[in-house]
Amino acid sequence: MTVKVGVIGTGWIGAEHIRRITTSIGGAEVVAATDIDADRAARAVEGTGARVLADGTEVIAADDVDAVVVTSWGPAHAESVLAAIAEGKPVFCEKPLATTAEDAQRILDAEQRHGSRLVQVGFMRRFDAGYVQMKEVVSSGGIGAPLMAHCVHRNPTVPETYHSEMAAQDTAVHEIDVMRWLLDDEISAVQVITPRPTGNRFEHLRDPQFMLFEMAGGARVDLEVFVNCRYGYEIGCEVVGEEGTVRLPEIPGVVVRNSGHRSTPVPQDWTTRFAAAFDAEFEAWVREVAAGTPTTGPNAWDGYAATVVTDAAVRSLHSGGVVETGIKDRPAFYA
Ligand SMILES: NC(=O)c1ccc[n+]([C@@H]2O[C@H](COP(=O)([O-])OP(=O)(O)OC[C@H]3O[C@@H](n4cnc5c(N)ncnc54)[C@H](O)[C@@H]3O)[C@@H](O)[C@H]2O)c1
Ligand SMILES: O[C@H]1[C@H](O)[C@@H](O)[C@H](O)[C@@H](O)[C@H]1O
Repeated sequence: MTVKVGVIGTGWIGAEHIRRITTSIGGAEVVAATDIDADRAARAVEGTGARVLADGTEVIAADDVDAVVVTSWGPAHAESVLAAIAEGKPVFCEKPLATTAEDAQRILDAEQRHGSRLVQVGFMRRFDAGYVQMKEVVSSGGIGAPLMAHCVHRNPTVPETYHSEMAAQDTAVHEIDVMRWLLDDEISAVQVITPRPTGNRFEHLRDPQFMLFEMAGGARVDLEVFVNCRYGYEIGCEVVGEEGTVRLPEIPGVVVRNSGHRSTPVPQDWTTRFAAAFDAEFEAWVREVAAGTPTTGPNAWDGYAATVVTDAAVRSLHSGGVVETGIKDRPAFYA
């Protein structure tokens, strides 16, 4: 079966995923797309045979759309995901699933009322070869009980529309998910600390930010979010256990020797750094949708759990204090 996909939001990553589905992976085709900028949608589907529809409601309701991809702005995600669930269609939603815990809770409630899992969240790092190897080491007891983790998340620059709360909601949300997954534990408290801001930022933005997370089991995680670091897109992660440590590998790249220097390139954005992970993520999603419903990828509970933490991080950004996430127990539906 070829899975027929409708895409809502055809900006940077929406267009990337349309290209990915059309040319990089098998088993799916894009048949419809929409964007509040209709010209952008038309450009994104050019040459694919897909049609442009007026809005997300039309895409979700279209008879020939088997499954929905949501790649609009974060605050618009929940509405589209809820509409897809109401239509009983599988939905892949880019992170974040929602920008408030209330919206994420509405999605959990709707999916449980529907009675089977329909939602996958775009936490593509779970499909990155380096993170997968780290997970195998931690889960097999290769470093003993995890005690601490050190993470770095750097972007060269961000647009003026990126605001201080997005450091948690849009950027740190990746580490929040990946640490829950690597350590197999929930995050119980968070604190955001703001060093002297870089001069290389738009005035309204607090950048960089340090985030400290406490896992329910007592392990601690520190994260540097620095989205105007200038030099490149860099992701670092090391987990320290009682018997050893495990760290993300360096990204392979040619070694250049010239002018008295030896150097290797640094990726400039997520498209190159995580290209293989995005392909693996979509291959798995399409395979599972074709077979029934998505069951093994990051689900609505993972989206909810991450949103509860980003909500707490936003409160801490404003207060400077330690904020409890207040995460509730995972429903059996998501066991
Ligand atoms: N997994 C990753 O690493 C990754 C990478 C980039 C972006 N993202 C996520 O993907 C989402 C989009 O990011 P982007 O960089 O492509 O942003 P973008 O601004 O380039 O694109 C978003 C698009 O959505 C459209 N849009 C907004 N609301 C809409 C609505 N209600 N209906 C239809 N279209 C709507 C906008 O017009 C825009 O074209 C964000 O949530 C972002 O966090 C994830
Ligand atoms: O939407 C993007 C994307 O998720 C990137 O992976 C992350 O590094 C950026 O900070 C974020 O703005």
